[in-house]
Amino acid sequence: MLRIGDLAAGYRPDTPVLHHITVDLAAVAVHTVAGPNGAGKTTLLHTLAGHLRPTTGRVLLDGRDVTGWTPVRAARTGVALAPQGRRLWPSLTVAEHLTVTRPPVRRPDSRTWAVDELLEMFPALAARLRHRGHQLSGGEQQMLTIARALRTAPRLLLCDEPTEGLAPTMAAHVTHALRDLPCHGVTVLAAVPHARAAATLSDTVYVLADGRLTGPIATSGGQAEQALRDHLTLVSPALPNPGQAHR
Ligand SMILES: Nc1ncnc2c1ncn2[C@@H]1O[C@H](COP(=O)(O)OP(=O)(O)OP(=O)(O)O)[C@@H](O)[C@H]1O
Repeated sequence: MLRIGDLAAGYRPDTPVLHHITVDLAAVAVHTVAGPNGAGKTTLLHTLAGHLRPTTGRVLLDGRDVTGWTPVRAARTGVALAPQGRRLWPSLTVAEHLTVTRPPVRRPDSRTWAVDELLEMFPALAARLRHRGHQLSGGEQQMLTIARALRTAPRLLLCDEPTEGLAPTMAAHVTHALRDLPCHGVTVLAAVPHARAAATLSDTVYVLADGRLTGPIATSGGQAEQALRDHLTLVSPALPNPGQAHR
């Protein structure tokens, strides 16, 4: 589905952020990339969405070379981004977000999403159709961000930290919706800050640390947490040594 070969990218030619990223995501599934702050997760997703041009390497989507495409061309080919920070349009209501975003005319192979289907997926939005983005809770904003991205009929949905900071019920709802997308032919690539977040979305995780990708690693059994332990700020704190607890 998505093949990345020896990809490097960054914001300045002399300081690459991503190094030799090579991965083959063959299955239509939810795939996760976990890494600490600054590891390069957003940079990777932005490069795949066409917001950043790779300095070397190739990106193939269903066998088609999409390396260095513009965001508009990437979107027309079936790549959508649900960005970190959501980037909702401040002057538009929920209903307007969903109606101004439309699928490309010529892509008969993609699953399209009617507004009603998206409101069924996220009923919380149905009660908020006339509200603007800033009037929504964090969870509702995240739902709208994903719904807006789905309106472009993606085959690949890139989600940057989709459940971070959400109330548990909202996070569970977003997770459920994302896990269901492969049934509709949509592959999800989600960037998450730690292995536990990855485990709610997928059985395996790729670990991104210092711009280098390893994996896939099973999310169960603690291997992924171990792989990240040196880099993460958000893993569970170590349990106190019982002998030291009451000193
Ligand atoms: N627009 C930018 N210009 C220059 N450097 C940037 C820019 N955006 C990110 N960086 C740098 O690129 C590196 C990777 O950042 P990136 O945001 O991709 O990491 P991340 O894993 O998504 O972290 P976070 O979870 O904090 O967003 C960091 O060193 C960051 O400072």
